[in-house]
Amino acid sequence: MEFSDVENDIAEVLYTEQEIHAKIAELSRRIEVDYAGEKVLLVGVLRGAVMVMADLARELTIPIEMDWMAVSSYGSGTQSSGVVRILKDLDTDLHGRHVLIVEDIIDSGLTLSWLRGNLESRGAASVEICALLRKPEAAKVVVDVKYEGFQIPNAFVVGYGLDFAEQYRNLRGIAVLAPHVYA
Ligand SMILES: O=P(O)(O)OC[C@H]1O[C@H](OP(=O)(O)OP(=O)(O)O)[C@H](O)[C@@H]1O
Ligand SMILES: Nc1nc2[nH]cnc2c(=O)[nH]1
Ligand SMILES: [Mg+2]
Repeated sequence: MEFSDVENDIAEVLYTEQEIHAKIAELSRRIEVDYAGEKVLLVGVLRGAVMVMADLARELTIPIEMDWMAVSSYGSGTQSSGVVRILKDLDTDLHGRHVLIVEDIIDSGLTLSWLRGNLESRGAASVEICALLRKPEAAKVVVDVKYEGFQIPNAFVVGYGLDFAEQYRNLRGIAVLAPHVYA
């Protein structure tokens, strides 16, 4: 899908595919230094983080493992319910592991603050967060993010894994959705 196919639904393109890949390369270089000599476990948060995970994992030049969790607090709407549900748990024992949670976006922060606590309680040696996007103005809880891509305004965005009612995840860039789509 190209942006031209959904042009009417898009208010503004925030980041192109090239800008996203440059940012992921930048974050990868920092992660490689910080985890040198360790085998980090990347934990991707389904479904939004699929694209970030795929690109980050392939950009990294250190040994990694990948596992996935599915949690949801949004349903099909644009407001977090605040209630985080585990839809699919990890298959990996976290005891003594260095865990790096990979996320597409931190909005209210409710998903990640809950998830970090949950993973820490499983005996991980460390739990850090890599999130491509963060909306500082939308924060309901403060989340300490070690690897942050871009800070964005408080608008609903889609693309590069991010959906609205399961649409637009396959856009290559990240865009602000026009209000008429969800009005
Ligand atoms: O900081 P928060 O306000 O908690 O919002 C961030 C979360 O919301 C979205 O996931 P969602 O629950 O919509 O599911 P999805 O990843 O399957 O799209 C997004 O992918 C983050 O995981
Ligand atoms: N698609 C999408 N999902 C979100 N989940 C939390 N914030 C957002 C957002 O801005 N866009
Ligand atoms: Mg998500």
